[in-house]
Amino acid sequence: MVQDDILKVLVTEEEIEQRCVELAEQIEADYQKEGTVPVVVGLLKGSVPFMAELIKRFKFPCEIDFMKVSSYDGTESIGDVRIDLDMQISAKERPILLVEDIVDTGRTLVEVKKMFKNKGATDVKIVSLLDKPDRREFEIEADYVGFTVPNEFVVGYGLDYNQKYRNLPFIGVLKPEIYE
Ligand SMILES: O=P(O)(O)OC[C@H]1O[C@H](OP(=O)(O)OP(=O)(O)O)[C@H](O)[C@@H]1O
Ligand code: HPA
Ligand SMILES: [Mg+2]
Repeated sequence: MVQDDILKVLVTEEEIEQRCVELAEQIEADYQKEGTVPVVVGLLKGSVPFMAELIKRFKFPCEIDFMKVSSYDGTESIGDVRIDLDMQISAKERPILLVEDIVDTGRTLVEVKKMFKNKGATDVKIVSLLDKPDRREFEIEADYVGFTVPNEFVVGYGLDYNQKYRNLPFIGVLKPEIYE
């Protein structure tokens, strides 16, 4: 069982669900005030479980789309973001709500936000399930954050280690022997 590889649970499924209710209310209030219909864009693959949990609570009109970007080649930065899979809806003159699983060094979101501005998006907001501020190298803050986590490698609820553990329903830290 994948659960057996977990050293400790940092955020439970119930805590994530409850936080999604609060985040959805906050996001809804902001978009209702602006009177705009955002394109909610999930960054694959990590955002999928969080995005599903969040958007089903939105009562305002929105469109959804996905894209996959890489800002690393292995552990080496490729400088810019590379688009592996682009979205279908045009971002031109649209407000964008980016959905992420984690803001770590900040490299991915700095580049993606820049890219959306270049595409002519009118506004780019970010909602991230997790924030790991101790690792930040690039100046960026999400507009909405689920939970702040310590400087540990976390998995679950979309977050992977070598593509595994995304299906765990909670956020946890792996046992050290899994890395060895
Ligand atoms: O703030 P950063 O240092 O840029 O790190 C955060 C990004 O890294 C991970 O993506 P990954 O490339 O592993 O893709 P994945 O979502 O498919 O796991 C994570 O999902 C974020 O997108
Ligand atoms: O802590 C993390 N876990 C999984 N993927 C990640 N990508 C950046 N940080 C992390
Ligand atoms: Mg990953």
